[in-house]
Amino acid sequence: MMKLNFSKMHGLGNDFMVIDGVRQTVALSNEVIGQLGHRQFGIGFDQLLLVEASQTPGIDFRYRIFNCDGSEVEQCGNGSRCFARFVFDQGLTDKNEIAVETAKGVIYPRLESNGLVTVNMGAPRFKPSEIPFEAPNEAIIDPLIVDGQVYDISVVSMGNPHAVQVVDDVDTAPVALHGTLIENHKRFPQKVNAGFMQIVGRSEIRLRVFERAAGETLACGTGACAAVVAGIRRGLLDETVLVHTRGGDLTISWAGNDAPVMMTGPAVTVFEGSIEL
Ligand SMILES: N[C@@H](CCC[C@H](N)C(=O)O)C(=O)O
Repeated sequence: MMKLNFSKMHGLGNDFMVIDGVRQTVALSNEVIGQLGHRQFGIGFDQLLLVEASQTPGIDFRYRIFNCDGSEVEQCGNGSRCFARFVFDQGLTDKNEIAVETAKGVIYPRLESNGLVTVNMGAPRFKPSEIPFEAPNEAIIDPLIVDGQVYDISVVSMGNPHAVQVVDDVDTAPVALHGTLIENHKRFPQKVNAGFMQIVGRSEIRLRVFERAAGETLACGTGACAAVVAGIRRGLLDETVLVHTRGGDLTISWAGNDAPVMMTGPAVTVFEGSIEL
């Protein structure tokens, strides 16, 4: 038997089991993570976040992310704010700003004096091979056939893949039906997170995201970054945008091209616990 200490955290209702893999030996199979993620038979979470030591000079930690079905993924925006709050509150670092290695590059979270966390999420990527997405060329808008109809999507990688579309009203958008069809669309060989964005004004959107392997969550940080980047590239949004999700608000900024996407929002600890496995 192994006793594992963890924290339950959330960023705008996107919830996480966060585990210190620096001071504890953690050996969890994808199957066990899937069992822990179950809402009725397990602890229940959208993603499990694992904090590990980094072997790279100048980098403070390694950040690994697993969806609730146990699959490991490349990036999680709301999780990155919780990660920074966790390592500071648990005494794993005394730094307000840290460098964190992920499967797809380094991100830089910073604890703000007002309690929010700002993360430099790195530059977005658009090449079809970087999503990955089956398309002959990079484009700002790609037509995608879903349920027999053509929808205009923008594909963006924030480390993980996103397909964003503009809708008139997020409240009536077919998020569950089209979300699962887009997630599993054959043009996305590693599946995709499907974003539904309503433009409120040039600096304000409403957003719902049907997440790969997790279904619709109350908020998706990388989804918010991808939506704002897509909106800016389509000429619909200015550089800094307030993003309303069902779980609350994020502020996202992007200066274009190779500039990093900056995300600011809350990170909350709900409780600490331990489990025998
Ligand atoms: N909730 C996340 C994204 C988590 C990973 C995603 N489901 C994927 O499979 O890529 C966020 O806040 O970014």
